[in-house]
Amino acid sequence: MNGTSGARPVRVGVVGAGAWGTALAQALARASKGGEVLLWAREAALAERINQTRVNDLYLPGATIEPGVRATSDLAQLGELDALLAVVPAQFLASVIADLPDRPRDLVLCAKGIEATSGRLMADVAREAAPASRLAVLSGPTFAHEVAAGLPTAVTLACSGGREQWDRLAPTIASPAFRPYYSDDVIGAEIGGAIKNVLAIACGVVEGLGLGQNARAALIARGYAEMLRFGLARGGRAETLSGLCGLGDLVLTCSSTSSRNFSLGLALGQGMSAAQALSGKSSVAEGAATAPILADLARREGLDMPIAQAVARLLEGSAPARDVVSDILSRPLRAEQEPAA
Ligand SMILES: NC(=O)C1=CN([C@@H]2O[C@H](COP(=O)(O)OP(=O)(O)OC[C@H]3O[C@@H](n4cnc5c(N)ncnc54)[C@H](O)[C@@H]3O)[C@@H](O)[C@H]2O)C=CC1
Ligand SMILES: O=C(CO)COP(=O)(O)O
Repeated sequence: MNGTSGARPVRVGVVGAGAWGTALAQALARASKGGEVLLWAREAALAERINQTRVNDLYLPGATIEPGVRATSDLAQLGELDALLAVVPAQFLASVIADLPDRPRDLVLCAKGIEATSGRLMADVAREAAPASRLAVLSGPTFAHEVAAGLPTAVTLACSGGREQWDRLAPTIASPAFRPYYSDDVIGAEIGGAIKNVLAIACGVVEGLGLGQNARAALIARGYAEMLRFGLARGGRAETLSGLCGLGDLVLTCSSTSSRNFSLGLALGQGMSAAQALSGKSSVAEGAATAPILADLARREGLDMPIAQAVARLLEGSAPARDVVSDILSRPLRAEQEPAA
């Protein structure tokens, strides 16, 4: 049991025991002050080890898992809970959610990506796979190891069900070190998280090529302009993208080797191929799957997104990093601000 919604406690679980799912289970256990949080791991042996050793040695080895977290590899056990946080990588959300019985529940989407095969954002995927669910998006500057250690941060919790859903979810999720902020802009929240991963790869490339801190700051600002362009075209709001789930997370992941996406870019900038940089990794760098589909969507929708296009080109391996950057730098000069619509 966890949190309260009026008189009745909200029973909550986490679907996906990667680094972020595990850290979120920690945050929920702390918010519940003694209640149980069920954590679904795809790997049965991992679920057993988490329960026995209180460590997720595969995805988050540095953290000691709160006593209130119980791991299981049986997804059906989560089927009856009132609220689920979906934390499997974006490319697997549809298949995992489809295995849950469809019934009315709060489903909080925590993956940051676009489905590569369809171009769908996470809420579109979940709407089809779990039509009875009430959807929300949780996103912000949140390195898993810091959240698991109880270090403070703040996130956007965008609720499709407005304040009524927020009133149910916020007490279940919030603690002094994990502060959700209310929004009803689901589209803006999911786009911020998906696009910042692609921009973090670009910033890693700049670092790998040794282009300097000025270049990185310029890239963050121009990357943010691309995030805004895509977000506004999809009906997201500028104030959402300037908040925790957009600019906040962009600044975090574009400036730290703790980011898997930044580290992937760093390797590309240092001359590694994408295949080399990604091979043998059990952890996910979502930007690698999101960049090609984002570039494709932007092209189809007539949106100017040169940084996203450049990351997609680099990942496909058709040109070395230095040439891709040189192409970006020789584009025609333009006004910094978008013309008013
Ligand atoms: N790690 C972090 O600091 C944060 C991650 N996120 C997002 O959370 C999502 C999950 O990332 P992490 O927990 O970091 O993952 P991770 O990289 O730690 O672990 C990979 C996850 O993918 C799962 N997986 C692999 N193959 C699968 C399959 N065929 N079907 C279903 N699941 C499969 C594994 O079981 C594991 O849970 C991503 O969208 C990521 O962008 C968001 C905020 C912070
Ligand atoms: O989303 C994150 C922090 O907010 C984690 O970023 P990476 O997936 O690049 O490690």
